[in-house]
Amino acid sequence: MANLKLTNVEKTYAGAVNVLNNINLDIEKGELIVFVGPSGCGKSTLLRMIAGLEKITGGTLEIDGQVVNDMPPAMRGIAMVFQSYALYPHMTVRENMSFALKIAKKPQSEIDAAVERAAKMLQLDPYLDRLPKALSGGQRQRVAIGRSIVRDPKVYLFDEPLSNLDAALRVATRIEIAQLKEQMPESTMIYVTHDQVEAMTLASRIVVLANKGIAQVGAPLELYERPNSEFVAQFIGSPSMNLLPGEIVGTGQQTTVKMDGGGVAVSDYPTTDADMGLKVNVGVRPEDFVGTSGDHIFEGRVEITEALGEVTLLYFEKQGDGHAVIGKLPGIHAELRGKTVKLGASPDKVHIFHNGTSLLYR
Ligand SMILES: Nc1ncnc2c1ncn2[C@@H]1O[C@H](COP(=O)(O)OP(=O)(O)OP(=O)(O)O)[C@@H](O)[C@H]1O
Repeated sequence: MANLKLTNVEKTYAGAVNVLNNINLDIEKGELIVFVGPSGCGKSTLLRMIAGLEKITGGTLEIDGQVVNDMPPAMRGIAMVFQSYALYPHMTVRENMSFALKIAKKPQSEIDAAVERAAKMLQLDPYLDRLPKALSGGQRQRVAIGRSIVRDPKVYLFDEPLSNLDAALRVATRIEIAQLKEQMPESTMIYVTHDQVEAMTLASRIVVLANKGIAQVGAPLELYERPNSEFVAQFIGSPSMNLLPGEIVGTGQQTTVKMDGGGVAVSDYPTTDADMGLKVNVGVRPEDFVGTSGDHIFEGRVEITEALGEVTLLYFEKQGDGHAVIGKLPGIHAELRGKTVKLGASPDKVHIFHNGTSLLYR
């Protein structure tokens, strides 16, 4: 049985501002689900509806088989961790972590055991008697997580918990969250982030939200390797997948596309005779281009190179139609600037879209 089940969930804010429709999603016990999507697509709204902080205006939300639409937040067995830690400044770490259990009038021995256990998991034991002001940002965020762990919730909700941390601390805390999840295999977590790496590394499944609904749900590599639309293809992965126009000239188990402005692309996406002549967009990720002296998807001049250290980004102007294309090569390649090169890609890395939809998902 799904731990969390959303059926046709909808949100219309006061004033008839409709932001989410037809949200259907089953979340199994123990999953770590990540919501991603462009700014304003409704990620926080969806999380807040699950928490009970925002009214669900249509459809149903079930937790462990029970409809909870009208259940108050405190009764839902859900804990939410926000980007601002909201710790009580005058209370020690131990008092902050104990607070909810004290309010719930749990026996002191039970509170102590829960706090010790959470502190150990989060490596907070040395700091239990400190005040929040004597902790780093990452440690404070761990206390905020600790406060939810002691309550032993059915579901953890994280709303961009790392966005206030600097880059190095983000990485360290992300790894801690991954380790924490491993220690709590039964706990269900839902996590909202803008950060691609967090989504790719933490998620058991990613939910991509766009246009008031779910664009695609899948394991991180599934979305990366088999995006169902141009939108998801360009949203997952950085820099975005290149989309180049062409026309199908060969069908079958493999598909051949004659590229506008010259060149040819061969894809493992299967097509039928009916697809001959179809105008399509060929999608290739920057990291999937390879130099070639034979058949090539395009020929272009390297206008700019950007050395990022471990990789170099190459900005091409494509011959024939002047289309901008981005490539990504391991290592440092300033010498390629101004050169004209031919690039191809292995057929399993060549995606094909028609009217915005992947040919694999029509
Ligand atoms: N109380 C409200 N009343 C009316 N509209 C609202 C309210 N809260 C949010 N919205 C609107 O709902 C939409 C979704 O907002 P939400 O904060 O859920 O998006 P988000 O995906 O979390 O955005 P971001 O990535 O920028 O944090 C936005 O267009 C926002 O303006």
